[in-house]
Amino acid sequence: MACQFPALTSEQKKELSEIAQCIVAGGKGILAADESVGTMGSRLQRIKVENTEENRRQFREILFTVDDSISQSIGGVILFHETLYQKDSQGRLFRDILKEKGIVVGIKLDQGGAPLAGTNKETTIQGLDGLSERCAQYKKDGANFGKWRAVLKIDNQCPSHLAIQENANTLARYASICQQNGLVPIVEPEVLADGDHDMEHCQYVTEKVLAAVYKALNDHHVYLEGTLLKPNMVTAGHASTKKYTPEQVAMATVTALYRTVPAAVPGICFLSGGMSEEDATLNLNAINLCPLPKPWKLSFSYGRALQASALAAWSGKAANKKATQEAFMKRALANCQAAKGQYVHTGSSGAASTQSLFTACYTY
Ligand SMILES: O=P(O)(O)OC[C@@]1(O)O[C@H](CO)[C@@H](O)[C@@H]1O
Repeated sequence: MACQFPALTSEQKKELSEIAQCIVAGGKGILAADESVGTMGSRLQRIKVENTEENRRQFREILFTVDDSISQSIGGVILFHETLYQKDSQGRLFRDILKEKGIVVGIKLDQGGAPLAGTNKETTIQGLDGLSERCAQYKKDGANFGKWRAVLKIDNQCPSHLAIQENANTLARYASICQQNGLVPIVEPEVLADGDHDMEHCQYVTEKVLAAVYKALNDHHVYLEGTLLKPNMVTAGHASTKKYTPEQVAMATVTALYRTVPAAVPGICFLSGGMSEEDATLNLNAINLCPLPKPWKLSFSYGRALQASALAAWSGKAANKKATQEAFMKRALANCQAAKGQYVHTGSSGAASTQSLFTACYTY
């Protein structure tokens, strides 16, 4: 029996599924440039640059004014509120620069964590109050997709049933509100890499989390064809002594996804979660070569793993613009190849690309 109270019209569904497909078409992925002011501060501190609005703007101007050919690798860029309204040095809005390149503009919508009392320091994510109004405004201001990051950790008694259910339900409520306002929701339930657990345990937890998320999305009548998933890859904890090859990571990751993510979802864009740039690319490549059924596009939505080399090359100096753009373009191209299973590691990566980008209990 068809739904008596349809959540979306067929025009709304068409628009949402076209946006989602466009972002991940032909090996394209997402640049997650949505670091909050605080997170950007820690990135800038590492290269000894002051965390001012102007310095954040300058770095992002360099990324967004890269050669137009970037649009062959990057289908979407997630912005932080401040960045959506910033301009380049010639007065052009960043969002217009991205649109002119054919890149879809996204906006970070979650507003940080709040403790879940009675748990082992677990959290839920805030930002549902007033979300519909914010989405409507962002849509008017040129955004076509949203992002909401929920964080789950592997630890003693974690993730708890409460944390899994609460975060799944909140993600689903967010996704529903986004779709009502014409924004494709990126659903991001991140299982953190903190801990010394092995990869098998991460797979078990990731499956439980994703199964709960897709049950909640269904309960909330979310139109899956108009969504994208942004999950962690299945890896061992950062402090684990066990090491796994990209092929093993790929097998565990695709198995977890195959068991839990409906084929109606057009794209799965992984977060990098503190992996080095090179590891994030090699794992994505192995995932796309994994000999299991893969009914979705398997791509990237990297923050750290797309920007670490570029940040290091920039170091706050305008004179380094060309080197910064080259470093960014190189990672974007590598990940686009990996999203098609065509990446060949040449062994000529710069030092920054092989450095772990892990930060304990990564919050923002
Ligand atoms: O794990 P990564 O690839 O660096 O970033 C993934 C991400 O969700 O987490 C960041 C939170 O700081 C966001 O900026 C970004 O979108």
